[in-house]
Amino acid sequence: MCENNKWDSSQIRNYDLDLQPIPRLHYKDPKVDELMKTNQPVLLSGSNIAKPAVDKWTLEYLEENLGKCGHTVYVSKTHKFKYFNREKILSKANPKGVEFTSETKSVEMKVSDFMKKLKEWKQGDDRLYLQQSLNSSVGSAIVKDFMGFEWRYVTEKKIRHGWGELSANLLFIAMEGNCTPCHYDEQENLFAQIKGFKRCILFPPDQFECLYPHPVYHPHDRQSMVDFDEPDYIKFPKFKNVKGFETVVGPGDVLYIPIYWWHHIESLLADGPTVTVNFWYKGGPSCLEYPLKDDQKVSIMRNVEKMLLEVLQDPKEVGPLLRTILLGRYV
Ligand SMILES: CCC[C@@H](CC(=O)O)C(=O)C(=O)O
Ligand SMILES: [Zn+2]
Repeated sequence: MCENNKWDSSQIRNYDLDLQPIPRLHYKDPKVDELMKTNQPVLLSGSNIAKPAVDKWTLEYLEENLGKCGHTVYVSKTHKFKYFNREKILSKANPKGVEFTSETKSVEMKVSDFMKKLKEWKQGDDRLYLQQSLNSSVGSAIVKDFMGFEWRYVTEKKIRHGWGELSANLLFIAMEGNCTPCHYDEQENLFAQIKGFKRCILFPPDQFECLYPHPVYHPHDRQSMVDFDEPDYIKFPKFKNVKGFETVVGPGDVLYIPIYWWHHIESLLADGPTVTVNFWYKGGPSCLEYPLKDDQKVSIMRNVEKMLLEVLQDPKEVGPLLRTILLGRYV
């Protein structure tokens, strides 16, 4: 899968997965709307959606203009940056708390320190991943570039496809080889690649059974329990049957990641740092039309889990109660 010979297959990790290519269309192609309307991923090429950033956001420019205050940087001992929700480490639904140790931690770091550590990084050092909301704390030059994004286009898509409000634009500065393991978000996502290349592996919501998400009460809620580098096929046998899609995004590409679609995203190996800006939109109002869509079923399953955890007060009670409902009656 070598595209325009800007990278080669030695720069992507080899997972034993059944993957088809994500369609790549010119961003004004009417087929884009056909795919978005049915919650299908599509790679938009040739757009000006984040053009000012693609043109100007070198690491030097970002260091100069991102602002002097601290920025959120995740630190990991491995190449994986698995998100966790710290509020769920001790939550109402799980009063006893979960035994939880995360492989990553987040620190506040000045951009200059972050960039210095990137330059001095050597094999064996902790890896870093800057993930910062583009908000009022950034410098005026960045704000000006941001205002120059093609907002007319993205807002037209939001309205046409009934997405909710824009909730955030996050800036990601990753080291080569950094990986965000497989997870889904409850938001629509326009993923604008600014610098470098990222391999994006996506799975539709109907692959839920093959991807074994952590329970809803767990800090790793929405994240797959399967380690793609060393899958445990005993614990997660259906992972062997997972079917997905993939693409590699480069500067100027924008990938539409539909709400509830699983995605595993990694910066190419040996290609230097990458820069991305995403556009997260809340999900729009969805009426229950039958047959229900797969993402609606995921939302329903989440609500059942939350209700049971709330009323049973102990995650260990959920399995036995569901088994009592199911065995001999529904299965
Ligand atoms: C914290 C979010 C990271 C991002 C993936 C990546 O670029 O590493 C992602 O998952 C998303 O945009 O939804
Ligand atoms: Zn995500």
